[in-house]
Amino acid sequence: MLEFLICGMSTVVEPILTPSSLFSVTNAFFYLLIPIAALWYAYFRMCRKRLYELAAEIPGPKGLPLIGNAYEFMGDSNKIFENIYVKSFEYAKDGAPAKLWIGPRLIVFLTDPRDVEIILSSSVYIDKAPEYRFFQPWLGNGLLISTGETWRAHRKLIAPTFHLNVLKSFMGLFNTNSRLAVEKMRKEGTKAFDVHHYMSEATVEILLETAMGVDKGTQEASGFEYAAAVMKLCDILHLRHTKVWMRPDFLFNMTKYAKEQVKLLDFVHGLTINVMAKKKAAFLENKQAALESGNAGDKTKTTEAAPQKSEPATKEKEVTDTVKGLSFGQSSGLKDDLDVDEDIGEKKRQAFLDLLIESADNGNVLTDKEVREQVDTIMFEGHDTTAAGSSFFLCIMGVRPDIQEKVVEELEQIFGDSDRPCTFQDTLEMKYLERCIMETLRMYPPVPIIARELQQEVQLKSTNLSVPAKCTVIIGTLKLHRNPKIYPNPEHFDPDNFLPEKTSNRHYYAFVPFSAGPRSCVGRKYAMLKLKILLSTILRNYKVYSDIPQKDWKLQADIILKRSDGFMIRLEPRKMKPKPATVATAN
Ligand code: HEM
Repeated sequence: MLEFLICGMSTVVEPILTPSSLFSVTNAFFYLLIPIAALWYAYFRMCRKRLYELAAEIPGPKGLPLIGNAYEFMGDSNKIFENIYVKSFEYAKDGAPAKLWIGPRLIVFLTDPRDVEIILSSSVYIDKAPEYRFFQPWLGNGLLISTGETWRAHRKLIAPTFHLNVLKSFMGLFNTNSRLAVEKMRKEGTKAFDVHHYMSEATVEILLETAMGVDKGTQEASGFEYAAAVMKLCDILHLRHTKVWMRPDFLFNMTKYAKEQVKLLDFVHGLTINVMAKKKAAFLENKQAALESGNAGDKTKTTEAAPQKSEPATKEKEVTDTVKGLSFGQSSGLKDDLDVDEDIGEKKRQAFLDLLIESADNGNVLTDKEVREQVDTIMFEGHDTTAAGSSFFLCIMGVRPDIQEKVVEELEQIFGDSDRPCTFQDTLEMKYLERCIMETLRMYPPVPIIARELQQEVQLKSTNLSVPAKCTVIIGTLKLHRNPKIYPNPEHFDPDNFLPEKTSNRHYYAFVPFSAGPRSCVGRKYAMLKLKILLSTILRNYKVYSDIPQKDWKLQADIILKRSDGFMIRLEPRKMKPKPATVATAN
């Protein structure tokens, strides 16, 4: 720029461009730049005066100028986890709020259920934190990151596709795919292996066949390849969350990670585009056939969620029971859009992608791009979370044979030595297994943090502190779930934490693995049902062992909580005992 200036003006101003005058032009430039920068900084601080005042009251480690506490995020993902988790105990004792600075960004951690309730139950604080923008190239404006009217409209459309009546129609597919996972694991014999690989593959394939309604065999990429690409994408996003210099797009785009991200996105989007194309072709074919037969109304509907053959006819009463059963001990009176059990009518009782394709058919409700973004969102949220949850569960069973034995006793009471598929009614009887799943989600919540951006100041309930507008609020589920005031002996795995008498006396927002309130997880009932079928099928077939004690597990700070040392287990084929003559409960 300076050279251009010099060359361009050379004939006119030649006499003044001696080396010493050049020096003075440069000097003048910097003399101007420094005051401008200082003025801008003063203005920036002034605008954020209130933020700094309120932040000063919140406990937290002292940061360095410019980078704040970004240095805490150095090292590998396990080191980062240890840094943040251990530090959080120094500052956020027994649920007190704590703060961190990442560069100029203020991050406030909330772990008291009363404060968590203020944020999660609100229909005002629904904006996702700016950190979610790194998901944009992948998930676009999908349900996870969208906000405002777009989010509201899409949530209203999508939530009914995870209604219990739809989920019941997936029973056969849940069973078949769970048995397939059991068969695939057989090749490991009795040696130790990382079970997360199998859980990711199974959860991707189950999603493809249920929510997406396509045959997994028709996909070019395997479920495992898709899951592996998603994991690498998450690693890159996580780098951008934790390394302050990777945050600006122009710097990130100069790194090798940007190129890697483009390749991974091509692959991941390739699968979703392929799924959509197949589904759309089937929809159009049906529509054409319906038009030809002059009966468009009935035939344009794609796979309606009708109960499958393996499932005995369900009575109305069961539906009500299951709403309770799969709502993970939710206190009565607290309902969200997934608990609404009104007569939703035939039309709405469609699986996820069927409904979206139909909605996009005339372009009024959704565009094709929006459908793809929702498919990408469900494919990600629906598989990685349950893969982590089921892997943690199996590792726990491996280190706690006493608990595993009780789960198996319950399964023997339900199934005996029969290898019949699991019915919907069976899942209602798996009370102890359900408690073990919930205790796993307490100790190892697959989504360890939920982040929102506040548009207005919030007065907390647990203290007299306020959280300023324009900061990132983080609900630390992992820390909240291990608060000794709420869970005595929180590092001990105890399914009895979820006995009805315990849950009814606990603050509802003290257990939020699926978040809660208007932005709660839309797939939580799907997840609980799938986990019960997958995990019971595995335990009916194998004894699980794990050689690494729970206290030595290395957790990794990531978008989805995982073990950085892998989910190593060993299996031994199991013979179930015949069903006892009198049915007792395992509680
Ligand atoms: C154990 C399994 C699961 C856990 C622990 C879990 C947890 C969560 C959490 C904590 C959130 C809130 C995230 C946030 O606000 O940042 C969420 C949102 C979401 N989850 Fe799940 N999830 C699970 C399974 C599923 C499944 C199976 C699906 C779909 C099939 C799904 C779809 C979604 C979607 C679409 C959202 C965004 C909802 C919205 O913002 O309106 N999740 N999940």
